[in-house]
Amino acid sequence: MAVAVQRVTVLGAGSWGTAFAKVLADAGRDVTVWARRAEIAAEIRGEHTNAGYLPGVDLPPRLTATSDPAAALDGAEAVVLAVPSQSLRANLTSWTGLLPPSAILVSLAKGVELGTLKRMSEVISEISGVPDGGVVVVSGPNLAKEIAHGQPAAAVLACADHDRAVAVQQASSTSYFRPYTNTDVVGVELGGACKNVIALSCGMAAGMGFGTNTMATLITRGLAEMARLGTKLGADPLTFAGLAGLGDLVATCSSPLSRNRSFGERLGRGDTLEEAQRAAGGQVAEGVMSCSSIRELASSFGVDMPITDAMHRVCHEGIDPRRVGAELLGREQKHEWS
Ligand SMILES: NC(=O)C1=CN([C@@H]2O[C@H](COP(=O)(O)OP(=O)(O)OC[C@H]3O[C@@H](n4cnc5c(N)ncnc54)[C@H](OP(=O)(O)O)[C@@H]3O)[C@@H](O)[C@H]2O)C=CC1
Ligand SMILES: O=C(CO)COP(=O)(O)O
Repeated sequence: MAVAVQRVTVLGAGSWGTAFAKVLADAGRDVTVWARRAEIAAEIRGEHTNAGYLPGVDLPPRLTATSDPAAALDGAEAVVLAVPSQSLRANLTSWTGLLPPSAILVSLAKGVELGTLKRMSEVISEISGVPDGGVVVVSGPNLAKEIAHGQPAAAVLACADHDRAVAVQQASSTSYFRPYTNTDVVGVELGGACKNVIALSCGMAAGMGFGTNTMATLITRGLAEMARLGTKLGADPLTFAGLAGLGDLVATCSSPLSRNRSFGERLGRGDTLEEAQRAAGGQVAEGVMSCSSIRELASSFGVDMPITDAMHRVCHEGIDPRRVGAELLGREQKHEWS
């Protein structure tokens, strides 16, 4: 039976960490956010805003914040990890001694670690000792700003231990946020990581002036390549037709709120990687790193992911987006599902 979760700590006070903390508080939970910068913690506590990340959003007064991880984690029944993927290992390592042993660990991060090629829940399991599959993974079409404004959305909470997913489902259900459970951790996590790379490609296409047919082609072929990788790694193919696959692809690839799409759009308009990074203002576009780790993961399993490969070539080999676009179209002709 699922345990009732009342006291939740969110580690990370960026866009999604803060918006998800608001969801939990709106669902009646006692929520403490850890912010890396003391001034952000003070703003959340005192002004009930986090204007740098979520301008125009009023946070519930019951949501509090601190920059002291020990204070944030004291008594937590669930701990939500809301830092960028490539920083998760270092951050979590610094918090391990502070994690309450029975707390449910929840991951918001959408990425694959460079070097180890591990999914985020695998990194969390390795460091925390929670068995593989025991971390609850949150994914789906969840643009933080829309959710922070109370616009309706759904998500998937994936965990091999169904009771843990239900506990987080109960703690995060509100009138505007509808979480579903799933046991396919591999599929849900890979969907979230891979769609960021496809969103980069859609942004790039938009930046080059291409329209809806091009977007739809990239979304659909992106779905095909993420499903190819996922099923090879043991995921349920149906997961990719759900919120963590198609749902998140549609949201991220089509919204100007997406950091990945915006990043790609700048590259498509001719900005350099450094210019696009500056314009992102320190916020994370996970696909820029994950295109390399996912490409390597796919290659180690003999899976063909041409769009991901193209994004790696643009972001890390300096190849012109027009050239990779032409190369994608000029590939050997094949059957749609081969
Ligand atoms: N934003 C969204 O709409 C959604 C995001 N996600 C995923 O959630 C995860 C977190 O995203 P999000 O909250 O949006 O990210 P942001 O870039 O908005 O915020 C990152 C947060 O992590 C903190 N942080 C701690 N250590 C580091 C570090 N080493 N490098 C950078 N930041 C650090 C930042 O602190 P500081 O402020 O001091 O930099 C900030 O509080 C990502 O994996 C993302 O893909 C998933 C769904 C929706
Ligand atoms: O994951 C997201 C929406 O579900 C957010 O996408 P971006 O990181 O591209 O903003």
